[in-house]
Amino acid sequence: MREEAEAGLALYDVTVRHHGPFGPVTAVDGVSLEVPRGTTVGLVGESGSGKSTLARAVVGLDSPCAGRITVGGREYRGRRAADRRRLGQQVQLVFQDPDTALDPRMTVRQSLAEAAGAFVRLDRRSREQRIGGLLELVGLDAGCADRVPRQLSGGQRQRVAVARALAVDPAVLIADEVTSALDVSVRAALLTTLRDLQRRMGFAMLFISHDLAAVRQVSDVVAVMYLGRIVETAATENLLRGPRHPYTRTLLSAVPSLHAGRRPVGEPLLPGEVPDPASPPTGCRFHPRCPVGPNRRPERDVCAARDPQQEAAGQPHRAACHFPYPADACPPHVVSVHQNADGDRTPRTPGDLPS
Ligand SMILES: Nc1ncnc2c1ncn2[C@@H]1O[C@H](COP(=O)(O)OP(=O)(O)OP(=O)(O)O)[C@@H](O)[C@H]1O
Repeated sequence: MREEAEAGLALYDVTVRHHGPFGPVTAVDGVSLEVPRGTTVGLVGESGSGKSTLARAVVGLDSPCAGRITVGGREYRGRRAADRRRLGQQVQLVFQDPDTALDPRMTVRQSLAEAAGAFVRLDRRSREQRIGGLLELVGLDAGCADRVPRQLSGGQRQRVAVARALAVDPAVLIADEVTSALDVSVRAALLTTLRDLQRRMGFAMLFISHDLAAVRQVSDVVAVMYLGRIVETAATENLLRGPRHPYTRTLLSAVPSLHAGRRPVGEPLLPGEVPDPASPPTGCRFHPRCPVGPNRRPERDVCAARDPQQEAAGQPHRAACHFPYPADACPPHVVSVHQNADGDRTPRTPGDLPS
């Protein structure tokens, strides 16, 4: 692909390290990923796998210690204000909690005017037009403009946060758990709006979520993270119907939610201890927990000794595993999630997945 990943988002071998109280933690370790304009990559993985750190690195909040990130075809390395401003025009981040993006004392009009005016000077009339256009874009009626956040519902507040992010017409939008605080029907409507906006505006979207049904609704491609690495990448349906990496298979069998909060406290999502990211296992990082690894199949000792690399770029379905499943093999235990009209989540076998 290249052309700097068709002017959306591209990461090449990016590593980000945090310096915590117990020493350095490599939260993102040599990640490469491409999100061309007009497409969405869904990023999934257990809590602590490094998804948010990766997002923060893209928007310049965390600094990679190695690798390259390009946004809208350009690399932004400098810490200078002008560089940050240019990066801010190209990439925007929307979080789970819209209240972090919205000033409780500002009306929606003021909030959008501030966002729209942050990078370009607009006269009063153009600004009003821009605000009206933004409200319409995210499906809010003009009456919302004079309200403050507490006078809006959670879904409306999230739409205002999206409108603020899109006010600068970014090349890349990062949505980090944007729907997890919303009711099922509000969530579905917001996802539809995001997809629709993407079609109209053409931004690249990195969609981070614990909710596989949401990921499935908006993503063209899904990337799976484990302990700072991307272990599998494929077109959404291929990945959900026929995961090749044992981690992805185990993860999908743990649906409906990957959210730590939905489990009893202290109980890991997958069997086995979650390794400490400050000192990851040797070889394949998943091998101590792998259901088909050396703990179960001693002849697979290579998994504990050698780090598996992702299969070559350009392959449509890539897994970083010494013994990946064939692309079309679909294990009977893997289930996916279908949300019915009442919002119930019904586990189904892959053959039952609605198209
Ligand atoms: N500021 C920080 N200082 C030290 N360690 C950090 C910091 N932020 C994150 N980490 C560690 O980096 C690793 C990755 O965390 P990160 O929040 O990126 O994961 P995540 O996949 O986004 O998790 P979640 O889904 O719970 O948001 C974790 O081990 C976390 O404890």
